[in-house]
Amino acid sequence: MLTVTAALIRKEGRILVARRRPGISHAGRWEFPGGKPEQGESPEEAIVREIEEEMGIMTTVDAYFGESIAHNGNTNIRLLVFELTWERGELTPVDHDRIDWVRPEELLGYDLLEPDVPIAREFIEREEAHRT
Ligand SMILES: Nc1nc2c([nH]c(=O)n2[C@H]2C[C@H](O)[C@@H](COP(=O)(O)OP(=O)(O)OP(=O)(O)O)O2)c(=O)[nH]1
Ligand SMILES: [Mg+2]
Repeated sequence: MLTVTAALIRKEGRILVARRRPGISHAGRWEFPGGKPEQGESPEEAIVREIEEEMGIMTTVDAYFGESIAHNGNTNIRLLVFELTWERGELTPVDHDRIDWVRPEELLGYDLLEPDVPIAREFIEREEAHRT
C-alpha cells in the first residue's frame, strides 16, 4: 500500500483541484495536489513540502480531514487528506497543467482519481452541513 498526502485548499468558498500534466502518471486526471512522504517525514511535513514544490506556495496545516483507501491503476493508495491554509506565495504549478477553483457542488463533475472521489463526497457533505 502506497501512502500519499493530498491538500484541500480553499478560497472564497471554493476548493482547489489540479489536473495532472502530460508526461506524468495519470495525466489528464484531476486530484487534490500532494504526494508521497519521504523517509522519516510525517504526513503533515510531507504535504506542506509537496505543496511548496508542486504549487510554489507556502501553507500551514489547519486540520486533518480524513483518509481514503482505494485502488488506483494497479496500486493500492492510502490517501491522507489535510486542510491547508495558503499563507503566501503565488500559484506556480509544476506537475499540473490546469488549476480550477470549484464550488463543492461542481466537484463530482471532474474526472477525479479514484481515491479522491469519497473525499470529494465527504467534503460536499460537510459543506452542506455547515451551510444549513
Ligand atoms: N498527489 C496526489 N496523488 C494522488 C491523489 N489521488 C491518487 O490516487 N494519487 C496517486 C497518484 C500517484 O499514483 C500517487 C502519488 O502521487 P504523486 O505522483 O503526486 O507523488 P509525488 O508528488 O510524490 O511524485 P513523484 O515523487 O512520484 O514524482 O498517488 C491525490 O489526490 N493527490
Ligand atoms: Mg504530486
